[in-house]
Amino acid sequence: MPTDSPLIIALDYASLDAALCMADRLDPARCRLKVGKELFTRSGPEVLDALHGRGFEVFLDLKFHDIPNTVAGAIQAAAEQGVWMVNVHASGGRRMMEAARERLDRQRLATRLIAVTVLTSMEAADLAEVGIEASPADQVERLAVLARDSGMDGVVCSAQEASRLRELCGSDFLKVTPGIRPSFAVAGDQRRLMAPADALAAGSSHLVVGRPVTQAEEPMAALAAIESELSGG
Ligand SMILES: O=C(O)c1cc(=O)[nH]c(=O)n1[C@@H]1O[C@H](COP(=O)(O)O)[C@@H](O)[C@H]1O
Repeated sequence: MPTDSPLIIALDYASLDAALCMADRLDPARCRLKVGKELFTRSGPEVLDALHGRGFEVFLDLKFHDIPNTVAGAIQAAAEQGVWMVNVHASGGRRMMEAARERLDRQRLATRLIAVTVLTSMEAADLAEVGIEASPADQVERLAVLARDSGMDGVVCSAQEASRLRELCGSDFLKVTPGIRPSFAVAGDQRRLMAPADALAAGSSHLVVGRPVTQAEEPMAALAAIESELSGG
């Protein structure tokens, strides 16, 4: 049974063993899991089989960004592993996103395909340094509309932009929001942050949480505390 929890726990670990150790303490009825660049680069697709075998739906977060043909092939390869969600960078542009969409449709692969807008670790000064004078909020809007028009199922953005994107792109357009910091957690390298309950109220469809759970002394207690914040406890 797929979970209806909005929580996606980021398994940012340097080994398959460490990741599976954490997965074994989590419950597929209470969260999905995200496999990112570090873990996938070390473990390869084996981690996906192991997590699927434990009943988890997996977001494979490799943030593809390349020429259209290359990204379409990578997205097909990811989807054929049976993952629930994959992502690309919206800044790869319309033709890249359309190629990825077209490939999934042609192969009848139901994996959700979303696009990263502006990383939650970035603020205005970081954008200015790479030549983008727009504010993070304006740049997210621009890329989200482009992503929607290019056939994406949703975007990765910060929860700070979720309510505006709900107006622009509707409630069905997924808003997957990292940079979630429950009351007990520190910001770390994240810059555009929000608390879990505020993020859901703002229109986030899914909340990506990593270190506040995985680095907690008691990860299960941290997960339960987030669930309690979500239910207004
Ligand atoms: O695509 C992502 O998942 C992502 C996009 C983004 O803009 N910001 C962001 O933090 N992430 C990921 O979300 C997770 C956040 O982890 P914590 O900061 O530890 O909660 C990490 O795995 C990041 O790679």
